[in-house]
Amino acid sequence: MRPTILDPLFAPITSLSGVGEKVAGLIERVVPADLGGRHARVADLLFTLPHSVIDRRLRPGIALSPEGAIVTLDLRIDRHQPPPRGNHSVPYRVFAHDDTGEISLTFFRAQGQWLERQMPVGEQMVVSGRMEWFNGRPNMVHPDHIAKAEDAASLPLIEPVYPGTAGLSSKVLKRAIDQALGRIPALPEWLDGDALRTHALPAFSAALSALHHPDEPSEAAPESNAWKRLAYDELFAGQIALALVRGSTRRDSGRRMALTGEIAARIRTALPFQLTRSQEQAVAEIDSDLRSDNRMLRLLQGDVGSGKTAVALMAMAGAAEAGRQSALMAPTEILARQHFATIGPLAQKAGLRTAILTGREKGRDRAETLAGLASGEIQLIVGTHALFQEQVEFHDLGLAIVDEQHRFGVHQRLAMNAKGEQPDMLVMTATPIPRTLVLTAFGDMEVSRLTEKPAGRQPIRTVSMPDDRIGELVGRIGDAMADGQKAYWICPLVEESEELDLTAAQKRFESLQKVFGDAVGLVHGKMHGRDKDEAMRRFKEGETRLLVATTVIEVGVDVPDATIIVIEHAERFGLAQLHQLRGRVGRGSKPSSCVLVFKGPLGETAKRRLTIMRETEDGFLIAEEDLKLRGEGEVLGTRQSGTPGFQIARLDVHQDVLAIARDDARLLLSRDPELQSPRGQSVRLLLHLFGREEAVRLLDAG
Ligand SMILES: Nc1ncnc2c1ncn2[C@@H]1O[C@H](COP(=O)(O)OP(=O)(O)OP(=O)(O)O)[C@@H](O)[C@H]1O
Repeated sequence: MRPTILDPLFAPITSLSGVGEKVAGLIERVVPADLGGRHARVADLLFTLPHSVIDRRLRPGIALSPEGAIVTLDLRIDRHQPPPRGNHSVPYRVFAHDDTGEISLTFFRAQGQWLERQMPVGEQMVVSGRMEWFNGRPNMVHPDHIAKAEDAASLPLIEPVYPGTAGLSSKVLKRAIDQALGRIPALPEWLDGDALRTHALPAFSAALSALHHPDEPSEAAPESNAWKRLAYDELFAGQIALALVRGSTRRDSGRRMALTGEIAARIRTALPFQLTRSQEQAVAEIDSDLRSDNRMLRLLQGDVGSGKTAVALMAMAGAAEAGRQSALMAPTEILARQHFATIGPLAQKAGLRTAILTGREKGRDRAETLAGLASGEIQLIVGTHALFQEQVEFHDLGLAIVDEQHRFGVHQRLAMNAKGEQPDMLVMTATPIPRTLVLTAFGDMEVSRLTEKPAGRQPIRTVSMPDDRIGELVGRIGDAMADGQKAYWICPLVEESEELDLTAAQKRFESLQKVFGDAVGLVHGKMHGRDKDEAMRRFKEGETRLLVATTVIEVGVDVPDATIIVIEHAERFGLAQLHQLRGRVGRGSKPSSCVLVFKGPLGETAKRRLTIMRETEDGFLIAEEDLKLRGEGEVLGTRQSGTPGFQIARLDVHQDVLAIARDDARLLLSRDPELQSPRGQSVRLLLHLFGREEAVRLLDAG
């Protein structure tokens, strides 16, 4: 149960004045939290931090204001000059002066009456905006702020700038944030007094006020003590949660499995390839976990195409030898089906009974599967989160494998836990997460890494080209198809709307169909499961040779003989995503290529991303570069992307904070494992605030 003191912060943002459903929808696009379908709450809004500030403190007077500078001026209004009636190309001008000279405030398509009320002639005003010298005359087009002299205090001299989205005015967002700040209740301190003093950290609510209303530009930066304080809170909550989850998973020791090696040997024979050295190593590490009394809690980390699935299958063989069931959970239905298509036949050859369970299995099939799981007849099941449903009961689940791809979260792991008696747990991730991130996202889980690609893989040739050369590109793809090759064509990602994504993909599909006819297929997220499967199957089996897709194919799709991937509007994708997408090719022994089609002009960050993609295929390197580039702050208009899984902490800046938070969490739990002390109780509040309710539930469950 959440303590009632937190209610004001957990109310939906629609409880704030000026925030109706429509505004709420817009705000939800910019809050950093993963809302997972729920409405944003007041706390989410508080954690939406400015990505930069505008410094309006420069007050040189009109005559000394430099071209292009943001200045604040104290003006007396002299006269209004409306445009000739009906002529909208001429602006509305308001003339004003100070001791140093005269300035024109210029408004296009302005409401004259409104301006007259805003700036009555003779009134003393404060105005702030960008100075322009136009034909040698001082001018300010659409000042950002206009206030009467007596209201000058309302004009923010250090103005925070928030991530924006079309349709959401910064005024509306700021008003909502200010109300949210007013709702912070008096909360007890949860951080250790020593830590606060040593690092000069402000209190939680003071930190939020400072970040949203900085007195100095540096106060709103990630390096500031205020930001550090919140990063500390978030990381500390994360570390406590991880430790508790781990404790509960480890509480009873695991159950030892007696492996015979028999089924594993049969799988090896059935596999069409030899395992690589690092696959062998991972299999050995997992085997030794399965054999031991301790419960396995292992992360299998491998770059795109490194062959994690085969390792998972070997682990499942081990569980079967010990007479236990195993389950592999995939994040999407496409992936579950694909895993089943590769793993199923191999497992069956080795004599295992297998099944699949997703939202789509219904009626008799589903009933049979459920019965087979409950009786223990089915030894190996592949599925989606449908595996968590209440009706799903295992006879004896010994091994749960979660293919997490790049979604972080302990929720799935906890849910799988509940399905068995201390099942061993393997989490697979395709994202080459840097070491620091492994620590934060996964705590002290054991890690196995696939460090090499299967033998015979050839490097992927990556090129970039501007979109005015698409015609030429289509010709080249045609040649390649005639030559028997298969290609993906990934369509632009449009941030704001899935609908737009779709139209773009559909349009491209139609235009390519005109050239290549039935050889072109289409797959996108809005398609029905069956149609998606069918599109994937036709491409896999070569009935289509060119597959137009939205990013639904980003994770895990495996069509080893596809050799070309075209990514349209590559400038809109992040590095990690580009790397994942590119990983769809180069999965067989044939040479592959990746064509990054961009629409210029490119910003600095986008340019750098494309260069990195051309220069390296090393996922670890790309992940590190990604963190660095993200650290440099994204452009206005996109969601401010911090470290994945975190709202506030940024590991490029807050590494040291992480280390301290980690030690602090350990120390606290060693003294107060149930969080019962006064400080422990405060820490419970913190866990709620940062979305770690599952940890509190564990405590309550004892
Ligand atoms: N040792 C090996 N030798 C040759 N091919 C292999 C080997 N291991 C796996 N493969 C093949 O490599 C391809 C990629 O394997 P898999 O799908 O397991 O990759 P992955 O690690 O899950 O990558 P992603 O995260 O991109 O899905 C598959 O077609 C698989 O059959």
